[in-house]
Amino acid sequence: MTTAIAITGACGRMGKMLVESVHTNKATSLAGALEHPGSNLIGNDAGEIAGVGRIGVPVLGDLSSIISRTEVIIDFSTPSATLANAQICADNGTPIVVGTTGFSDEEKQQLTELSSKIPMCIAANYSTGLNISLKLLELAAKAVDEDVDIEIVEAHHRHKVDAPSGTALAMGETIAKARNLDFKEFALFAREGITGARRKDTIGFSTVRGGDVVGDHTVMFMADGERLEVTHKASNRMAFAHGAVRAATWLVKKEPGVYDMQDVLGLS
Ligand SMILES: NC(=O)C1=CN([C@@H]2O[C@H](COP(=O)(O)OP(=O)(O)OC[C@H]3O[C@@H](n4cnc5c(N)ncnc54)[C@H](OP(=O)(O)O)[C@@H]3O)[C@@H](O)[C@H]2O)C=CC1
Ligand SMILES: O=C(O)C1=N[C@H](C(=O)O)C[C@H](O)C1
Repeated sequence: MTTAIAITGACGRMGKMLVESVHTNKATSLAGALEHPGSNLIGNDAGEIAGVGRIGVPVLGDLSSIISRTEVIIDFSTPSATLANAQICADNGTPIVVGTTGFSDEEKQQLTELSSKIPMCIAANYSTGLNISLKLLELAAKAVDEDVDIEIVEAHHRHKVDAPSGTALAMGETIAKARNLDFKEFALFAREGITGARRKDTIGFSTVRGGDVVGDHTVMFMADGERLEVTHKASNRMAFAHGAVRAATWLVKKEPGVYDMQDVLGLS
């Protein structure tokens, strides 16, 4: 038996990778491919759009029309689309894997409220390497000197619409938690002009956007006399897609609640 997965945002950069990953994985089958109802790609074959040839799955504009034959949804789209799709999943008891980033605090709250009805996996980054790096960051954040300076630098392609990346924020939150700091108080997202000397315990963020960079993240722990850097570089979106599909097959057996990729990988 294969796990029947539907992909929302199926014609996007990640959606195409997810269609390919689900289609080529022997343990999964593509139950549906969704775009927003106004998309001019509705009716096209999802496999042809993903570049894997005709697979007989048309791109549709209404998730409700295929949800009854779907065991789990994978959604990498936009915050408002993900929230609407998660509501449909909650109404139908269908688990959802969320890859979308850029949610406001209020949107995050609305999303997690729906998890009382369905299993939901939410992660800013589904790659295995990045999730291992979160464990390394936790270790480093606890072990380095109290007065170390911590900076996070991320780079992404020119089309990315949210900043800092969800992954950079997750890295900062992991570090703040390990050092018993309030992330909202100590995160510093911009510097310009006469900023004054660096404030102790700040976690600084720098954002680079350009070209076709898939996703680079570096965390620097800077002390007097030495610097530790933890870097992850994604060179192909398939690293995220395979991780999300793995999360989907894991999630279908779970109770309602919020999970993340650390849970899927047994790292939590
Ligand atoms: N967690 C992770 O591992 C990763 C997360 N991401 C995140 O995933 C998200 C998508 O990234 P990416 O693929 O690059 O972005 P794209 O813009 O390429 O893809 C988003 C897709 O969603 C579609 N869409 C918009 N509204 C709806 C809707 N209501 N229903 C269905 N589809 C809709 C868009 O259509 P249209 O273009 O016509 O509006 C588009 O095809 C981002 O938030 C990104 O940060 C990305 C990579 C990895
Ligand atoms: O938009 C992207 O491309 C990516 N988004 C995610 C994020 O915001 O962290 C993950 C990955 O870095 C690629």
